[in-house]
Amino acid sequence: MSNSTLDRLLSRRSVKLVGAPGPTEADIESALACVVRAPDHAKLRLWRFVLIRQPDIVAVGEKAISIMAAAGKPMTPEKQASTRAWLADLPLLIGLAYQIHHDHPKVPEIEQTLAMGAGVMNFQNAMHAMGFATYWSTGLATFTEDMPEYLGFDTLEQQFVGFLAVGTPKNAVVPAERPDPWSIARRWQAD
Ligand SMILES: Cc1cc2nc3c(=O)[nH]c(=O)nc-3n(C[C@H](O)[C@H](O)[C@H](O)COP(=O)(O)O)c2cc1C
Repeated sequence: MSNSTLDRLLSRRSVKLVGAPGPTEADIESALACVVRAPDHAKLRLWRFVLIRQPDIVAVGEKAISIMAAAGKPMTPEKQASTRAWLADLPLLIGLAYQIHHDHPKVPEIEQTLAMGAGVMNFQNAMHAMGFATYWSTGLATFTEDMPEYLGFDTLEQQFVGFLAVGTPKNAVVPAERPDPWSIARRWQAD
């Protein structure tokens, strides 16, 4: 059976090395519209995306390098060089966070984390459907207080979960190797 939506979902793979052209504001709005269609228990609307363009993307990279050095976990010179090379041509970087609903009576934080992941996945698939590639990274000093604060997140009320790089693949994209679909499922029946 031919189904173009399914074909798009099946051909998505993450691509780290991307460059121009990046998505337009209209493209981004379409992808954000897909984020707000992710499963959302109790209508928390917890997704918080921060859009970063050049030259601010380069500034984020320099900040990540300095944060890691100050934390006593400096990036090696090679890692610094590869980070700078990765970010230099990137047309769009997105800071990803969700609003934490502390002690919510119906939605424990694990569900909030899952809703965030579902929203980001919808964004990734939407970008793929528009011909762009994405790459979710929790590098760039994600799990520090300094990076989310630098991006304007409130670290007590918002959980930062990394960055999404978005653009056009620099190299030919070959299909990713994937497991047999049935290797991740089993049937269950009551006795
Ligand atoms: C929350 C999250 C964080 C990730 N962080 C990193 C990362 O810091 N570095 C990395 O190499 N891959 C990271 N990945 C994996 C890549 O985004 C990507 O999924 C992986 O390269 C496999 O590609 P695929 O999405 O086509 O299966 C992360 C994935 C997720 C879901």
